[in-house]
Amino acid sequence: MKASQATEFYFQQAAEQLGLTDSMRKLLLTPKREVIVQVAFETDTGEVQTHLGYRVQHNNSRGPMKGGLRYHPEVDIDEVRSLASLMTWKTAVVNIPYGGAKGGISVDPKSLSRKEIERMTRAFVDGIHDIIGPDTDIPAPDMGTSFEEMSWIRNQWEKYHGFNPAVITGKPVEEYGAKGREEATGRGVGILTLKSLKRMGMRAESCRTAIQGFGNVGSHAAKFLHEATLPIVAVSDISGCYYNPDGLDIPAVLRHLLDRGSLNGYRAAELLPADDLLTLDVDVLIPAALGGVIHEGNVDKIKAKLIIEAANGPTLPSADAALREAGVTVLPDILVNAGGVTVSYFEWVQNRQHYRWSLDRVRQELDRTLSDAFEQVWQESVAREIDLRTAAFVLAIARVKRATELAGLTS
Ligand SMILES: NC(=O)C1=CN([C@@H]2O[C@H](COP(=O)(O)OP(=O)(O)OC[C@H]3O[C@@H](n4cnc5c(N)ncnc54)[C@H](OP(=O)(O)O)[C@@H]3O)[C@@H](O)[C@H]2O)C=CC1
Ligand SMILES: O=C(O)CCC(=O)C(=O)O
Repeated sequence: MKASQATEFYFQQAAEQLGLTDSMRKLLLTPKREVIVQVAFETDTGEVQTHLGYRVQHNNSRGPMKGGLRYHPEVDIDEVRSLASLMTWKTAVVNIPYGGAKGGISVDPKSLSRKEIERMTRAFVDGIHDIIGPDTDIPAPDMGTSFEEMSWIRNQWEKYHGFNPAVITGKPVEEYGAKGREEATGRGVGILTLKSLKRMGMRAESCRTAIQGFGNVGSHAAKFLHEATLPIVAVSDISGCYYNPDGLDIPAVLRHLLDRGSLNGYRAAELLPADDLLTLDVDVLIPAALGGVIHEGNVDKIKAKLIIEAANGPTLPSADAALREAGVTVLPDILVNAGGVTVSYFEWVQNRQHYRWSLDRVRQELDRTLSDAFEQVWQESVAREIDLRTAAFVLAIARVKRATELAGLTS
């Protein structure tokens, strides 16, 4: 099974629990709208490059659609469709008033200069500006994009529609962004890791942890967990896996990332092939990069007792079943990485009220939102005697179904 088919598989598992009819399943699975646009721009050397840009709007029964934009060579319609649906269940599980969407461009951003990325981003907005907006569909960062792209998107969209920073979240703090959005996904991953360990009766300071991916999510999760005294023994990016069984000096690794833009060249650790990170002898494994990385081919070698899914869709269904049988606890993506969209919601609220929250307030509300959702998912899992992923999907689907019915099924 491809990573892009996993969301539907997990949906069906939970739909079974809820006794959903076939027609309700089809309604909840079918995206509202899918758009594919040409994204053409001039390179620095005067040639024209053309790529495909995608936006899938999955569901809006609980509010405007919401979800990030990914710039990555593997982006295609199947991946975006699956990630858009995941956003619907994610916003529902943390109970924020949004639906789900996702988008992206099938491109390797590392092959482009910043100026080329800016021209490409503006061309993408030219193609999708009339289907996004503060009350309809609000994009945000995901893999390969950050606050800078969000700033260009806002600027280009406002050329068509006038001032309205709530059209996009994850903006620079100086330009209507929220304090704490950049760290939010990783911080949420950290908060939920600590909660899970406590629930499992494991002492944080003796839980050896490995984090795959050291971008926005992985690096902020590492910082938070290091400060919470968890020994982070391995981190990785495309350049390899950096391992120290006694615990990495995370502030030094973060400084290296800031100076060099990647882990490449970090010397105070043993360098292993990137994929080795997943099967190291650790207590906690945090995949925070691509989807589909835990599969039939490596699941038997995984030694962690707790997997915290910081990436979207890191575990394929066959591996998920094997982990369950092996007694490994898996905290699912739709809960674990929901800190990002939660603080995006806080940013949107601030933009709409022309008001600014302090970093303390953002952090407190983030903690409260994630803690409530964690408790609800854990209780649902205990009450129904089901795994945490199915419990999270059950909660989310029930909320979306209820909103759909209240509005009138085909409204
Ligand atoms: N940003 C956000 O707010 C949110 C992100 N997510 C999810 O979290 C995940 C990470 O996103 P984000 O941190 O924003 O992305 P970034 O683009 O900031 O970072 C991605 C990281 O993953 C690394 N990576 C890519 N491929 C591999 C690989 N094969 N092995 C090891 N490392 C790899 C990259 O390495 P390199 O730099 O060397 O390419 C980079 O360190 C994605 O699944 C995303 O959908 C979920 C919710 C919100
Ligand atoms: O912040 C957001 O709106 C969405 C982030 C995102 O794409 C995700 O949670 O996967």
